[in-house]
Amino acid sequence: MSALEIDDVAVEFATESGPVRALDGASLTVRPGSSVAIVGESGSGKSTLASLIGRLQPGNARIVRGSVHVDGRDVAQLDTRALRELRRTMLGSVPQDPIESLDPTLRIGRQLQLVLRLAGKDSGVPARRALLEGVRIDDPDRVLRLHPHEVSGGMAQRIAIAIAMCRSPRILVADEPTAALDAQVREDVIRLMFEQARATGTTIVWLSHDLPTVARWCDEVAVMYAGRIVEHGPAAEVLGSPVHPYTRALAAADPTRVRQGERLASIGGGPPVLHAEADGCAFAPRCAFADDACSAGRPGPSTLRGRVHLCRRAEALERLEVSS
Ligand SMILES: Nc1ncnc2c1ncn2[C@@H]1O[C@H](COP(=O)(O)OP(=O)(O)OP(=O)(O)O)[C@@H](O)[C@H]1O
Repeated sequence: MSALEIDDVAVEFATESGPVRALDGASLTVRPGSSVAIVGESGSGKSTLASLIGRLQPGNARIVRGSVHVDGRDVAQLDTRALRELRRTMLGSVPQDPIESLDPTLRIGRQLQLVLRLAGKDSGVPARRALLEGVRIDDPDRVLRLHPHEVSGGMAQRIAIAIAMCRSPRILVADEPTAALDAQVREDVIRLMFEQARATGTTIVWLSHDLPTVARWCDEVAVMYAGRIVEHGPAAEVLGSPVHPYTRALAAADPTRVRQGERLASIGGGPPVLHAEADGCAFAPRCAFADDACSAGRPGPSTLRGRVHLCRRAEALERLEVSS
């Protein structure tokens, strides 16, 4: 059974200027214990997709069609109690800004006590200390006494990982958790997150703009554009040798213009904001390889070189490359 199965989901946000279609038929399957990064320019729908995993989408979102299954359970069908149980026992999250996510009025030790108690675990001082040692904090007794504003960004991220992993969640959703950290601290935090997840068999869903790090750490990458996953497959292969023209453009921007940890530069123009289902390939207006048919019909999923993609011209492009 898949850890996560997102099937043809369309989501619209109600706004004053009409509906914004953040997801336009997004599909993604994630194997238990694997790690998948979701990448794509700002506004491509990554956060909206991730929010569906715990049915945490904003109040103005409407699921137009499709389904989301976590560990075989249809999230839309869960009653309030079952949903709370799913969030408490199955899901963990590492936020973008961990300091903001901690209670500023409580010492770290007290917050860990509450988290351990909520998880039904021993919440005494040795258990709190062990939680911090587990994320390689060398002086846990000092850190337990600090308030959130007294810890560094890297330290706060380690604490956030400790909190998220304390219940050994089946799925850890990490929303660009290391963007604000410097290179060495970022690498340490990522290593820690992956080591902890490996030890507990936790599936990682990681929203990122950092392609080199994704290629190094993740099993798979799902590339989003205009609310759809346009290419999904093994991370190093997809980013090293892309099939979809959008992934090609992202990856081409990568070594020269995108340094590790930096946000992706957009590629000539910007991604569209959809208000209804896209008629054809949403990338066609920016695509150097598109022909008239690309804008006319919605591309369906195809498989090429071990990945699923949404480009009707992908095979022709490969043939062109071989013959040139
Ligand atoms: N609550 C909301 N109300 C209205 N529109 C929204 C809301 N949340 C997101 N959107 C719109 O939905 C689209 C997808 O946004 P989303 O935040 O999912 O993209 P993203 O890829 O996560 O972007 P980023 O990398 O900047 O976080 C965008 O056009 C965004 O403006």
